[in-house]
Amino acid sequence: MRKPLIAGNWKMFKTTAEAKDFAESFKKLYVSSDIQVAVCAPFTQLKTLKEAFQGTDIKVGAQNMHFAEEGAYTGEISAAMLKEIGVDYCIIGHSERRQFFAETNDTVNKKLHKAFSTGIVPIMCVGESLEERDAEAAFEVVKSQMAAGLKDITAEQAQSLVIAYEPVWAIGTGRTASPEQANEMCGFIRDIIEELYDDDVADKIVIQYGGSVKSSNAADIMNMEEIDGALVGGASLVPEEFIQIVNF
Ligand SMILES: O=C[C@H](O)COP(=O)(O)O
Repeated sequence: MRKPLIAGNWKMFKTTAEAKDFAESFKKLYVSSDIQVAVCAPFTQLKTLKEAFQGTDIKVGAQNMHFAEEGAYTGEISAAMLKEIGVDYCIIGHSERRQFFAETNDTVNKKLHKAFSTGIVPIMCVGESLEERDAEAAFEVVKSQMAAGLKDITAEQAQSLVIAYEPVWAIGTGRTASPEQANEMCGFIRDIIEELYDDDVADKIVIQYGGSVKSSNAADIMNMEEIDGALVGGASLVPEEFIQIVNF
C-alpha cells in the first residue's frame, strides 16, 4: 500500500527566523497520520527544520542538488552535504529549475542517480507547458521526460522514487488542473512506470500532483485514485493553510 506524500515547496521564501516560527506553529497543529508530510526548504533552512521537527515524523527536503560527488562547482550543494544534515528528500527537475537554471532531462537523470546512491529520496518533477498542452503534446512530453530522467535507474531504486506531475501552466497561476486532468496524467505516468519496469514498481511508486493546490481544492485532488499526494508551493508557506491541506 502506497503512503501518500504531501510536501511543501517553499521555493525562495523564508529566513531562518521565519522557518523557526513556521515549524513551531505547524508542530502545534500537526497530528501524525498515514499521510507522510515533508517540507522542502531553501538550503539555509534545512538544518533548522531538521532540528525543529526532531521527535516528529515530519520530513525535510531540499529543492535541488548537484550530481557530482564534489568539485569546483561554485555555488552548488552536493547530495553528501544534504545527507550529512539528515535531509530526507530532494526535489529534482522542478519546472522553475528547467526554465531558469538550464536543468535538462540529462541533468535530472544524473541527479537521480546521485540521490539514490546517497540515500536521498528524489521527488522528480515532470509536466508540460501550456503550449504543449494546447498542441495536444502533453502526454508525449511527460513520457519523454520520464524515459530520459529514469535512464538506467533500476527497478529497486524506482520503487522508492516520488514523481510530481506539475503542469507548468498550473504553477503559481491559481489555475489548477481539474482533478480529472491530474488523475489522467498521474495514471498515464503509472502506466509508463509499468512499461519501463513492471506492475510491482508501478504499484509502489508515489505520484503527486502539484500546481495551485490549496485547502479549498486539496480533497478533490487527493481523493482521485491515481494521485498519491501533492507538491504544494504558495499554500505551504502558512502553517494554518498547509495543515488544512495535510488534513484534507
Ligand atoms: O512545487 C510546487 C509547485 O511549483 C506548485 O506551486 P504552487 O502551489 O504555488 O502553484
